Amino acid sequence: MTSLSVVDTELTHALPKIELHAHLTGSISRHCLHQVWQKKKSRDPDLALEDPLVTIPPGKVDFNVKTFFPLFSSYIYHLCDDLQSIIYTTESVLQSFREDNVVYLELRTTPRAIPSNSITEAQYVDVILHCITVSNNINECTHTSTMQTNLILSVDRRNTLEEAYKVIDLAIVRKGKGVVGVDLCGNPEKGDIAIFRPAFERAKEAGLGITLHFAETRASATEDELRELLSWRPDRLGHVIHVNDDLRREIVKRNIGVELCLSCNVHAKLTEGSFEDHHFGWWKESGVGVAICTDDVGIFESPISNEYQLAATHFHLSKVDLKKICESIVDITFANEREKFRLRSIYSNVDWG
Ligand SMILES: CNc1ncnc2c1ncn2[C@@H]1O[C@H](COP(=O)(O)O)[C@@H](O)[C@H]1O
Repeated sequence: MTSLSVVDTELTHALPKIELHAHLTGSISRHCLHQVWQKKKSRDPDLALEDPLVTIPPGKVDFNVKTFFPLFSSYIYHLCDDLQSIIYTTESVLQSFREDNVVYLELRTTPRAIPSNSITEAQYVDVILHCITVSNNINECTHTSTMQTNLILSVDRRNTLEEAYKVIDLAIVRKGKGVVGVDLCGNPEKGDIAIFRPAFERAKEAGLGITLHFAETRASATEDELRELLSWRPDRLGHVIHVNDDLRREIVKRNIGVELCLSCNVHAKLTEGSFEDHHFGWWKESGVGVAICTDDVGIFESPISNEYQLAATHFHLSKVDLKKICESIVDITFANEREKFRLRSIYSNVDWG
């Protein structure tokens, strides 16, 4: 039995945790990116890419909407552009979550073709699924850790409808084989999301879980956009920042789970004020499932145990509050009933004091 006394960093580390909103590429640590860079540089001294420790200096977390998204499209995607680096970084991400006592992870990624290395979107997804399968099986063999991972495929707001259909179809074919849902992500200041409605309808009909980035910035929080997104019947919403009272009530009425990312929101100034002003305080009382998530631990450098610590400190969470939160997260996972049963058993074995 995991015994928990006071809510401190030891507790938030030891606590079995569920992570539902983690972008794969954004979860790669700078150290791991540096290792990939070193390997490439030793093979090709003319490599034009700068050392990740220079491009993304350790300790720098004050990225904003303008500086954050190009990190991926202009830099990290060029570094992680072959199967070797994709496998290496995915394994490293899985290991970091496992070491932080995550027991269930829904990792998400945007399928990416890499023509320079003859990699298709399907191959990209399958190599990540392979890493996940190996990771899930290691746990079963050794019984030393219990983390199980499923995959969510992301549509980027900059995609065309045709590209979105491609993502949804990749997910449908792999449903029951490690893919449990689809997501809409990307730069909230780009794209007309209404074009994706038929693609997400197809995902819904196929029984995939649907999670959507929702109201991250004022630009992506117009009444039209938010009503449109809600019409897709999402199961969960990410960030949920610039949401008026009417829409909050609507989300609660429909019992849609929310994925909240404190450090990302505060450091990127998506929310106003500091941690104690975060809308986590409102949602934790709302009655819907509230998942505490990292978003991009590689960029914001705050592991999920630290996110729990921040929530506990700034919202004065007791162990009873933590228990309620953890149990509510099980219900909003896209896991099957067997996995939900396993997660509930894990929490029933925690000594909440
Ligand atoms: C600030 N929070 C966020 N809001 C919206 N989209 C985000 C995000 N953080 C990450 N991504 C999306 O995830 C991609 C990187 O991981 P993958 O290559 O998919 O694994 C980014 O390119 C962006 O589209």
